[in-house]
Amino acid sequence: MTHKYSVILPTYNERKNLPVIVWLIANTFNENKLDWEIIIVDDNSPDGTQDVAKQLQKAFGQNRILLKPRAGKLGLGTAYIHGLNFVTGDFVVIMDADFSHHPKFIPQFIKLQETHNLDIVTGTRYRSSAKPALPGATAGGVHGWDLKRKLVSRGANFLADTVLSPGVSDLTGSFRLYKTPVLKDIIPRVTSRGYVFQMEIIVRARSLGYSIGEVPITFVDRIFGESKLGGDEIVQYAKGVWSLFSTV
Ligand SMILES: Nc1nc2c(ncn2[C@@H]2O[C@H](COP(=O)(O)OP(=O)(O)O[C@H]3O[C@H](CO)[C@@H](O)[C@H](O)[C@@H]3O)[C@@H](O)[C@H]2O)c(=O)[nH]1
Ligand SMILES: [Mg+2]
Repeated sequence: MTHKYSVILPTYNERKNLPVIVWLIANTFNENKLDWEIIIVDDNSPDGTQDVAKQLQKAFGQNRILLKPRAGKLGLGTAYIHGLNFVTGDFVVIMDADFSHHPKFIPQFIKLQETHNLDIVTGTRYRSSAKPALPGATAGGVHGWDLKRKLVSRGANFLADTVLSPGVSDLTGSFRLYKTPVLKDIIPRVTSRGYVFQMEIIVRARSLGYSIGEVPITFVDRIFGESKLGGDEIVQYAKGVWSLFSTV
């Protein structure tokens, strides 16, 4: 029996990125002879992302590209929750639409998952080899971030790892593969909504006893458009770590 993979792709002003990322994802699954669908959760982007998504539906078919828009910009965390309602696959892949997450890593996620029957496989920028071991996987890293953003990311991971020690090297990244029932079990328990969301998922997954593997990825900063990370998100993150510390 072959599995089906559902990619949740949240978009906000990704008109320029969407066609190529969708094409790359489609190719990756087709070349590996895997069944797939992409669920685009667009928050009424003013740049016309949804028009592009509709074109892609015509090109690839409505069973492959699902457009599940929302009325306005409601944030990344709830975009995943919304997308998850429409998933028909056995596995969910979550990734960004701006090429920070390259689809070429998806087959490695799948291979690691299959080899060890893992519940979650997360991409990591902060390990040089897969965990558990996966022959052929290469070093991860970040490209295109300035020193400040690198320090924020390292600091965020260090803080959460020190306070909560979930044993995962990259807690704030969102490029991951989940067993669908596992994600459906965890998501309702997650209370944060901003950048903390990714970290809280892993911390909760650990406390529920789910198995987590890591595959090194290279994270490349976006070329088109802007990141939505601001000072307020950093404060929210620290608060999130603290509240998890007292509840998990
Ligand atoms: N639907 C929807 N999509 C959104 C929203 N905000 C951002 N997105 C989409 O979510 C993806 C990531 O947004 P970015 O703004 O590019 O995030 P980033 O700063 O590059 O952050 C990335 O790296 C962080 C770790 O360092 C991650 O924590 C974060 O989840 C993301 O992967 C992109 O596809 C973007 O269009 C929103 O409110 N609604
Ligand atoms: Mg980005």
